[in-house]
Amino acid sequence: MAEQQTPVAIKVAVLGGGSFGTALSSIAADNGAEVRQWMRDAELVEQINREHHNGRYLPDYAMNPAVCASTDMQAVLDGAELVLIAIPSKAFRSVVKAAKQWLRPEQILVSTTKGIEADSFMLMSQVLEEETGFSHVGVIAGPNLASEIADKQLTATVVASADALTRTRVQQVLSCGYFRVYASNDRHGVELGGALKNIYAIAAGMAAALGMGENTRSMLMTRALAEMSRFAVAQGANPMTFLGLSGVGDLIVTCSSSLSRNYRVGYAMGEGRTLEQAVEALGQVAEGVNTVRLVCAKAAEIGVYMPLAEGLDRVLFKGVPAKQMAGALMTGEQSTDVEFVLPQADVQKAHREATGHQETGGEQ
Ligand SMILES: NC(=O)C1=CN([C@@H]2O[C@H](COP(=O)(O)OP(=O)(O)OC[C@H]3O[C@@H](n4cnc5c(N)ncnc54)[C@H](O)[C@@H]3O)[C@@H](O)[C@H]2O)C=CC1
Ligand SMILES: O=C(CO)COP(=O)(O)O
Repeated sequence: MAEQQTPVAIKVAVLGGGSFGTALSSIAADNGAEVRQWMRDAELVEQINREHHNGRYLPDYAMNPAVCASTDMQAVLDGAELVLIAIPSKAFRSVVKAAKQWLRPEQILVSTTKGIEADSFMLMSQVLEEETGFSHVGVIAGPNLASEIADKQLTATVVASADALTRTRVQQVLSCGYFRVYASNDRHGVELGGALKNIYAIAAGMAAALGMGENTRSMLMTRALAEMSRFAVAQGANPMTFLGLSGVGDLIVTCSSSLSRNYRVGYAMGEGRTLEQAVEALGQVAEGVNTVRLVCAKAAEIGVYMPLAEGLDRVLFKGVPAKQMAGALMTGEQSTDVEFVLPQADVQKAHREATGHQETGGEQ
C-alpha cells in the first residue's frame, strides 16, 4: 500500500506516548522526517528506542526505527519545525505549559486531541493559542482509529487551520499511500466534530450491548449528527463541516467499531458494568466521558436541545439504568428531520395552526 514519495526534510516533535502519538510519529518518520517523540515513561522510551515498538499502547505495531523517543522535552522540541500534541485533554494544558519555555513563534503547533477543557470549555487549539500566542496553530481530526493506522489500513484525516503553512506542512509530513490528509480552514468545526462524536460513540456501544439492531444504530448516528451540528452552530461553527471526515466520518467509525475506546466504555456499561469499572478495564483515554458532562452543562447554559447527550449523561453520572434510558432516548417526540432544510420555527408554526397549541415541545 505504501507509495514512494520524496522524503520530507523536517524535524518533527511529537508530545505523547499513547497510541495516536505513536502512529503519527512512525508515519512522519516513514516519510523521511526526523522525528522525536516525548513521553513521561522512561521504560517505554527505552523499549521504543531498543525494540521499535510501543508495548503499552500499540504492542503489535512495528514502528519506524528512526523514531527517537525521549523523556527530555527540551531535547525533543529543540529545532522542531512541526510539533504534534497527542496528549489527553485533561493533561493538555499542563503539558503545553511545561513545553512553552522551549517553543518558538515560527514553530507549527498542531493538536491531535479530541476533547474539551473542563473549566474553560476551550478546545485544545484554543488552549495552544492562549498559552503561546503563536499563529501557526492547527488541529488534526477524522476517522482515525490508531490501531487501524498501525495496520496500514487506508485512512483519511483532516488538517484544519486558518494558516496555510500549517495545512501544507502537515499534509507534506503525514500524507502517504495509506494515510490521506485533507485540508480545511474551519478549525473550530473540525475540532468540535472530533470532540463531540465521542459522546455518541459511548451511546452506540451501549445500544449494541443492549441488542439494538442496525436500524436503531443508523437512527442514533443520524440524530447524533443533527444534535452535534445544532450545538456547533450555537457555538459559531459552520454546519457544513459536519458533513466531512471530522464530522460524519468520525461519527460513523467510532459508533460502529469496538476498536473505539469510547464505544467500548459504552458497551461495557450496556453489559451492566459501572462507569468506573468500564474506564478501569479500558486503561486508555475515553474522552467522551468528560465531554458529555461538559457539553450537557454548556447546552443547558446556552439553551441547546441535546436529548441524546443529556440521556447519556444521566446514565453515566446520575445512576439511571442504561436499558431504561435507551428506549426513552429513541422515542422522544419526533419533529424535524434535517432542521437546516425544514427549520424548527416552521414546524412549530404548522403545529400551532393545526392544533391551536403553542409548542411542540419535542425533539427539534
Ligand atoms: N487513539 C486513537 O485512535 C486516536 C486518538 N485521538 C486523540 O488523541 C488524544 C491522545 O489519545 P491517545 O494517544 O489515543 O491516548 P492513549 O490513551 O493511547 O495515551 C495517552 C498518552 O498520554 C500520556 N499522558 C497522559 N497524561 C499525561 C501527562 N499529564 N503528561 C504527559 N503525558 C500524559 C499517557 O502517558 C499516554 O502516553 C486523545 O484526545 C484522543 O481522543 C485522536 C484520533 C485517534
Ligand atoms: O477518535 C478516534 C477515531 O477517530 C478514536 O476513538 P476512541 O478515542 O474512541 O478510541
